[in-house]
Amino acid sequence: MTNEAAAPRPAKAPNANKDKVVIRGLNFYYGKAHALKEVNLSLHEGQVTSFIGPSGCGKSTLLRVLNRMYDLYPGQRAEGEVLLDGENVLSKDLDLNLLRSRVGMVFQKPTPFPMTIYDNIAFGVRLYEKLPKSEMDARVESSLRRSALWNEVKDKLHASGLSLSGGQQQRLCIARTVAIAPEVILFDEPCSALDPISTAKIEELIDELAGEYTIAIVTHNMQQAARVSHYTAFMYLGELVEFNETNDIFTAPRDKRTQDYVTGRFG
Ligand SMILES: Nc1ncnc2c1ncn2[C@@H]1O[C@H](COP(=O)(O)OP(=O)(O)OP(=O)(O)O)[C@@H](O)[C@H]1O
Repeated sequence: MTNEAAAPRPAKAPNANKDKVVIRGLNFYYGKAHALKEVNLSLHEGQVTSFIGPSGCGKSTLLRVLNRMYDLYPGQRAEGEVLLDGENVLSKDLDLNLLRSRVGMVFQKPTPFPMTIYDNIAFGVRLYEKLPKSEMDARVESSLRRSALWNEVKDKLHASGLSLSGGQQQRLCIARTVAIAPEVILFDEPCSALDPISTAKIEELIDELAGEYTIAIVTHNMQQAARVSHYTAFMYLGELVEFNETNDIFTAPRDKRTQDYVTGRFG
């Protein structure tokens, strides 16, 4: 992989969208280790924001704060504010099930459940809604269509999700996320376990999902960040160094560290 950025696309209607997620004064700790330091940043509604930076800079940690994933682990804690449509998701009173239905997540490795393709999608929907069979069938179909997987699986909906290829499994995981109709989707290095053709499909899909969903993606692939995102955040040692329209981050970075990173001088 080269660190030279592909020609970034211009951000769609920059700043025309409202802030869907506003992060203010965010600090995060793994026990005593201070992993995120005073991060301030907004995710614009319907736009794709990439998080880039060298290994260990806190990209995944930041993503995991947005849906309170860290709550599952004792000793991990966040301080500050993460406002989703104005509501602080770090608040102790927040309904976590509701939060996770509004903020979906797709992981680095495809993680289908050991059940049929159909049930991989229906399972999550059933946690939140009681649908008659015909409506559930329609939901499964529309989610698979939305994830560009329907044509490949429509004749084997009752085969195991694990029988699919890696790229198909990742699209199934995206379908599973989309089926719950979240408002925000977090992608944590969604292509790092995939071949180039599957990667291209996922990138196309992210492009199609933008607009309808607010998307945050962690990626090590600079060209991918340039291709898929409207905004890019560069992180270093737990700090947000620079956040701007993708085009500016790659062609006119303001901070020397960003410049060194995007030109491949370190990382
Ligand atoms: N479970 C954990 N316990 C303790 N420290 C952790 C834990 N997970 C991550 N860290 C530390 O927090 C910091 C940020 O890690 P994080 O995984 O967010 O970085 P990253 O930018 O996503 O890295 P990578 O690109 O390698 O995935 C690192 O110093 C890491 O060692």
